[in-house]
Amino acid sequence: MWTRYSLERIAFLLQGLPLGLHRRPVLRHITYIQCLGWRSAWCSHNRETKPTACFNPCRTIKRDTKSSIDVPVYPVTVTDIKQYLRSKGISFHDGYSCLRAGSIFVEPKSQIQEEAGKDSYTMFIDKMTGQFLCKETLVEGTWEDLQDCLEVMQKEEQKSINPDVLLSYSESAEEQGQKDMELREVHRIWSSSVTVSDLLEEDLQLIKNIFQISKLNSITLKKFGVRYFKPTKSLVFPWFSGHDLSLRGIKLLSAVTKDKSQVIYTEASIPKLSNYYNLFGLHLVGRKETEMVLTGSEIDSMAVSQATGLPALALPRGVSCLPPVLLPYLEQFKKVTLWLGGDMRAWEASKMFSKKLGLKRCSLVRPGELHPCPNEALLQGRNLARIINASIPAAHKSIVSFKQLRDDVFGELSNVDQVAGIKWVRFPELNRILKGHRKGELTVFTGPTGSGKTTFISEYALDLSMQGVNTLWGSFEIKNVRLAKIILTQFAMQRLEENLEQYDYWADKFEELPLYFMTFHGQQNVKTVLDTMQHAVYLYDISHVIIDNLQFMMGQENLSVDKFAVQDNIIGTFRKFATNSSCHVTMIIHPRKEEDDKELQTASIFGTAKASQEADNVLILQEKKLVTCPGRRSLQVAKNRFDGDVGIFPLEFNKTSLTFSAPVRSKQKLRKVKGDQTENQETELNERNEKVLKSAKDSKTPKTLKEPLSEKSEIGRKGKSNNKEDG
Ligand SMILES: Nc1ncnc2c1ncn2[C@@H]1O[C@H](COP(=O)(O)OP(=O)(O)OP(=O)(O)O)[C@@H](O)[C@H]1O
Repeated sequence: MWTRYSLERIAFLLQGLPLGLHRRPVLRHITYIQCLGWRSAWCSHNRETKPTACFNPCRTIKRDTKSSIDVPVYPVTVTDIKQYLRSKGISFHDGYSCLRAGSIFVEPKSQIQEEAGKDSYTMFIDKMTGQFLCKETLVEGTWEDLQDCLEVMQKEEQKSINPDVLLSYSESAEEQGQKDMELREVHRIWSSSVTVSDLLEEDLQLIKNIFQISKLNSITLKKFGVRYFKPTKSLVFPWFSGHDLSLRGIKLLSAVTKDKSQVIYTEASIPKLSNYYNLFGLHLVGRKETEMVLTGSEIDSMAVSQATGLPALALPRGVSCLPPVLLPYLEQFKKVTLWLGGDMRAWEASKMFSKKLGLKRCSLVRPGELHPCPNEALLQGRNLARIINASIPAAHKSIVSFKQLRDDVFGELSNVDQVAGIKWVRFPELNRILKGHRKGELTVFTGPTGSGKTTFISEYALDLSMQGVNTLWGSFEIKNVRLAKIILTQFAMQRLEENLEQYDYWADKFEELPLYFMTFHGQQNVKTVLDTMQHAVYLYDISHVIIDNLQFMMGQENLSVDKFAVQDNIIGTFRKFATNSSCHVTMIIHPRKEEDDKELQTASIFGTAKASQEADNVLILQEKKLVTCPGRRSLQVAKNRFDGDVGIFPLEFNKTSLTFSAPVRSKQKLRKVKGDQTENQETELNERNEKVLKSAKDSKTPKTLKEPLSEKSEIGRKGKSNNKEDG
């Protein structure tokens, strides 16, 4: 494990991850010290009962890094929150994503300030989750925590709660030590970085050329506090606290020119990106500003600010997510223009994020040739203010005419490749038939018992998450630890049991993938699973959910009802979820009992025809039991609603790495001549990983030349029939 942010560590981070791969958010939990029995005896379970233990005002604030997802014990609605606040006599203002109330963590304001109304309200309560933030003291916590505090206040007849007494930020010594060490490193890098005004003119020009920011002037760079860190040749973007302007973190952006025409950008941050909650530019925004442009990168924000004079903020993790903890900082704006980039991924993200921000105040810049990302637009000499003025309202009407749709249709026609979705790096054959992985679709996956369905889907989903697809696993059959072990093995492409010294290296990289797991095991109630999925979509912008498998949701339903009807109902619910949440759902369904030697068909999926009718894609893992080749499997695409192409291609199982991805044949033959098999595997692994990383970078870097995934299949083909062929 890395213990300090050395230069090597930064270099590792810079080269280790592509842009857009993000990043486990931190869940902040406030928990009472358990031994007091306070929470369990009173607050969480029965709010009517009095505490059984004497209240000790000391609390621990635990900042856990979690990648597993629980539904809150008491899911709240905005109506619940409002009713509760009213019952406590707390006045509030109904905002876009949050309710605003006077903070209970600061002394009540003077009469004059109270009369200032909502402007003096500094406590923000998320309407979806009840999570709160006091902007004045930076105290934050869950809805349960806020209720606990209010109960205490009422009981003790206090007018406010002193955060220093009640909320001691007593993290473990290790956590505190880690934070202090990070902060020292932030300051060390910051103070050894050079301000733009201290750079020689020719150096500055060179840097501007490398980062393709030649149109950004020194005034803008200085205004945003950008510096240059020579040892890693990186631009340094600061994260200033909106509270007291202290430096909380930094992001380093490096650009490496490969060949002559290819620039690859990498970024790293301290604290690491999963804990980096900076809205770049926030410290420059005045309290009275009501309009703002939200961008996907720091450079884009500066471009907008320079060209239009409008306040511009950059999301810390680009288009990959809008963490709800940032929403309170965006409440003040009556108009938000989302200009997240120049491609379809940015467009999809802006539609998703505008739902969180409140559709009515959002307008979106539609990407296209005339509307590239802001920095590109500046480079091309376009009028950025005009582009922003031409942005379209996010709230759409229930009935539209073609006139309103024509630009959307044009967008789809002119970006065929991007509309087709994200391409798999490990399964070029799947790209050839399915064209890509698209949001909002439902994929049904089946295969014989024990044939490797979970193993295959793990790799299929891993491939996508390595390209920045925020993924949520619902594994009801096998425990999360075992599942994570399988996925990690596939990620490292080797048996880590035999290379334990490499565990930390791979685990560190794996930790950065946007992968989350539901904490369910065994039979589950559909509603609970759906609530969790909704919750995860809101918190982590999940765009791919895997359900392994459907049968685990049927046990709890009323058994007197026809089980096929129950299954149909569940499928219908997931279909609706996929469409409404713009989230791809991959659902494993067991086949009905067939004769062993028969291949499966769409009709072999357990239940009625509902599953295949509702599904956009039907995938079948075909198993042919050959004595000569017992591990041989094929993947059949039996339905593809996107463009109708179906086909089948062989998969070769590698028991060491648990992967199905087809080996690169021509290269393998070449390596066989060389003879060293271990070397071959390593080279292959490196090549694949490089390809994955490159592809993710490509999706974020407009100037990167894209390498087509051109391996042609011998077997898959066009047509709507269900032909089954085997490699
Ligand atoms: N092609 C293969 N050849 C041999 N073994 C395989 C193959 N694919 C997977 N396995 C192994 O078979 C075992 C079962 O795999 P897995 O759990 O993925 O199957 P499944 O189809 O999901 O099972 P179930 O029907 O119980 O849900 C695992 O140990 C896995 O490593």
